[in-house]
Amino acid sequence: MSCLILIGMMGAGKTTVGKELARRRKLRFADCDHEIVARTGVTIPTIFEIEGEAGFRRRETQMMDELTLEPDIVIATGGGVVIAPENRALMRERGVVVYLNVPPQILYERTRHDRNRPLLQVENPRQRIDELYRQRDPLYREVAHIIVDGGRTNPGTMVRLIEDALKKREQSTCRP
Ligand SMILES: Nc1ncnc2c1ncn2[C@@H]1O[C@H](COP(=O)(O)OP(=O)(O)OP(=O)(O)O)[C@@H](O)[C@H]1O
Ligand SMILES: O=C(O)C1=C[C@@H](O)[C@@H](O)[C@H](O)C1
Ligand SMILES: [Mg+2]
Repeated sequence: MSCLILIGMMGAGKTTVGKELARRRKLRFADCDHEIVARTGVTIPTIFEIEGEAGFRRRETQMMDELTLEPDIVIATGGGVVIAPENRALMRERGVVVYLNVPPQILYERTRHDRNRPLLQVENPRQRIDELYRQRDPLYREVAHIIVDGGRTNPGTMVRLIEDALKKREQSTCRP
């Protein structure tokens, strides 16, 4: 099969759910953020400090281009992967894209104590999450083949919802 790609906002659970999904389906798991950190040897906040967001986005596009060529892989993306049109085209073409849709208040509760997300190091992170959600939700929907609405659903149930949706997709005919 082609790669499975999880998209969604910071804190949506892409890394947590992706690892479990890969384990259950016996696929390799890769986290785009972690791969960038491993390659550069520095944290994401440090990349933002030195190269700015634009520098991080270039690295993200390069890494997504590499990861999506691997077969039998689950990829957890960074929350901003959908900003670049070339990333959206590449994901849509090469993978099955799953959008983990989680409401902003829950995203805030999950990310509020984590200093590793530079875009949330602002005076009002709750408002920032609302803004990012408003900008990005249409882009996630545009690129997704499958949308899973999360809310307070636990990671195990999220994995099962994704597997059910994948099964339905695999069973349906006329798929290119
Ligand atoms: N379904 C869930 N229910 C409760 N907590 C969750 C759930 N999914 C993830 N979490 C918790 O929320 C936090 C963020 O999860 P995770 O790092 O998987 O998000 P992410 O989508 O990968 O975020 P980022 O885009 O910043 O990498 C973690 O502490 C994780 O344990
Ligand atoms: O939502 C975003 O733009 C980001 C999310 C994280 O996964 C990292 O990719 C980085 O902190 C940027
Ligand atoms: Mg993650």
